Amino acid sequence: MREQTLIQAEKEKETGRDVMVVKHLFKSFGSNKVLNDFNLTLGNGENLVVLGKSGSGKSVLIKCIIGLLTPESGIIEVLGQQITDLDHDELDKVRAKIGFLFQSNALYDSMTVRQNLEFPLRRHWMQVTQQEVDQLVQEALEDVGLAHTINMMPAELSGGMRKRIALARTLILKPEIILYDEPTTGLDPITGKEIIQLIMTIQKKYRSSSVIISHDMNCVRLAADRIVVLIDGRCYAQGTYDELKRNGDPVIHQFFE
Ligand SMILES: Nc1ncnc2c1ncn2[C@@H]1O[C@H](COP(=O)(O)OP(=O)(O)OP(=O)(O)O)[C@@H](O)[C@H]1O
Repeated sequence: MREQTLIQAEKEKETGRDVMVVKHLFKSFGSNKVLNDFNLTLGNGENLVVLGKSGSGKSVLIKCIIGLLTPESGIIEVLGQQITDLDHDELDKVRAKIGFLFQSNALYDSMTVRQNLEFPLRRHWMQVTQQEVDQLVQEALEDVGLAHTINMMPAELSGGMRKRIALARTLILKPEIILYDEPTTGLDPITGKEIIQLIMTIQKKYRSSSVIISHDMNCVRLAADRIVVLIDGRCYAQGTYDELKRNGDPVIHQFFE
């Protein structure tokens, strides 16, 4: 099962095709049209930042991508599968290939670091042995430089360390796509920069693709291969950091002030 996933990932890396395509996405709550013909593509190995003001619909977009919200219409294709067509079990399989780093980290406070990391493995990889679990936990913790915290509780860790543990838990299933929800929110600028650098290093190691939602321009500058600007529910503009920074449109410019 895991081998099949890895083979499929390798093939997609070779062909260089988009790993995610969002087309004509509409999602509203009553009269509030949050996503209004939104389009996006994520290339293989690409770091795509979705930039938008607070309340612009970034979290709604992510929730539609992982199937937590159902759009009114539109296409969301992830790793070649149209996710709105999938039943519960099929969706669960696709979700196992998508890592999600929550803004709040979503660590279980009553579990040790080790138990937090074991949790997704036991849920998604039923056949995994204890020896494999131990190895994977060790590797994920080493990836984020926190192997020594394995028996600690989340409450004993700093904000930056909790973010790293949450990242390790996201990585442990070797996701092909990682969605980051405001990864630097709540961190001081130095720790935020360290987290972004860590994300970039890990991204290279696992050759995953990522969507990062953020309005922290330091994070955007460091992480983005390409930026999509979400305004009024649509992709208002896209380009590299430098291209958008040079853009004369005052609506775009306000993000760079
Ligand atoms: N479950 C819901 N029911 C009703 N309205 C919702 C729901 N979820 C989101 N919204 C509305 O959708 C809009 C976009 O919200 P969203 O959380 O996606 O914004 P955001 O861009 O992620 O903001 P922030 O940067 O502050 O996290 C808001 O107007 C919000 O009130």
